Amino acid sequence: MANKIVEVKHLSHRYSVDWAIKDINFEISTKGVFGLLGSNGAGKSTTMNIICNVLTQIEGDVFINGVDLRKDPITAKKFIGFLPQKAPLHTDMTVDEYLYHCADIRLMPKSEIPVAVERAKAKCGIAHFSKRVISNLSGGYQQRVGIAQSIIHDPMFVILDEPTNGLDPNQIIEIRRLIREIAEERAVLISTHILPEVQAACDYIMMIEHGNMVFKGSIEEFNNYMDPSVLLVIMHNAPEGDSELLKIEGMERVERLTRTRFRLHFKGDDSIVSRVVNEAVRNNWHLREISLEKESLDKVFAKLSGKF
Ligand SMILES: Nc1ncnc2c1ncn2[C@@H]1O[C@H](COP(=O)(O)OP(=O)(O)OP(=O)(O)O)[C@@H](O)[C@H]1O
Repeated sequence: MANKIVEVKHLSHRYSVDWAIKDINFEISTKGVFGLLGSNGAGKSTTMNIICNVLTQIEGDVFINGVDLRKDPITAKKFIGFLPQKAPLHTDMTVDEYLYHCADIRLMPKSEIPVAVERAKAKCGIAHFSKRVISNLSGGYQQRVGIAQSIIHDPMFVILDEPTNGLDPNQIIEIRRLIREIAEERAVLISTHILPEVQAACDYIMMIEHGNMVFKGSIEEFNNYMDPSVLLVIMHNAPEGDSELLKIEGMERVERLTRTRFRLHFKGDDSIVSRVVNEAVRNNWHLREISLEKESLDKVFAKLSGKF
């Protein structure tokens, strides 16, 4: 049977007394984009630094393509590409000079480097900037150079730390597209504290909170937790009591914010919206606004922390 791309077993680490991460377990055995989501201080960097062998764990094991990272880091690291949050660019070099330099550091055989550099540049859409000094490139293109160095040795696993941080909206879309493309041939792990980032860019999510893994699963499973369960409604001629609203199928609780503003808690899917609209028209409640309220990230964290 083929080796798993990454296997993380009972990983724990502490810098001083408190555990920064505790008993983290996951495996990656398919290509695609994996998101490591967590708020600031949750333990993302600690986990990624251990997987990249920048930090040595106190407890647990990491295997890359079946190779024990602690016992044989040189072999294991051949399978990994890494782009830290602050891209390690030499901005006074041209794109070509820099990528040749990175291939050298990766101890690639000299004869393979020209082909590898051309392949990485083509993949990242920077071949036309080969002779350009990196400091003269836009933020988005500098990030492409950073991604190119992470795949120069054609690794099966790439880790990108907050890869769209600091980019403008157009650049973010382009970099997400590039991440998707490079994930067609390998597993890519991106870390972020931005929920829409994982929802837009990832196939699978792993969520860490206070050093514990609180969710592992597909983006569809994760989105189930994000489904709205509250309607914000403004009615200028609302019914006096709650009973008429509670009669609507799916309605669980009525929260009166002001005389005209309501938060309506419901269960089930959002087909309740049309039922509320129909009742409001039928009863002449003067409905002025109706919208679905998404769960806040804090609430989702709390829910998930209780589940796992
Ligand atoms: N070098 C260090 N020395 C002591 N404590 C540390 C060190 N690095 C991280 N920590 C602590 O470990 C915990 C996890 O931090 P970590 O940087 O892994 O979280 P993170 O999810 O990457 O956060 P951020 O998004 O802010 O980078 C935090 O409580 C942090 O304060």
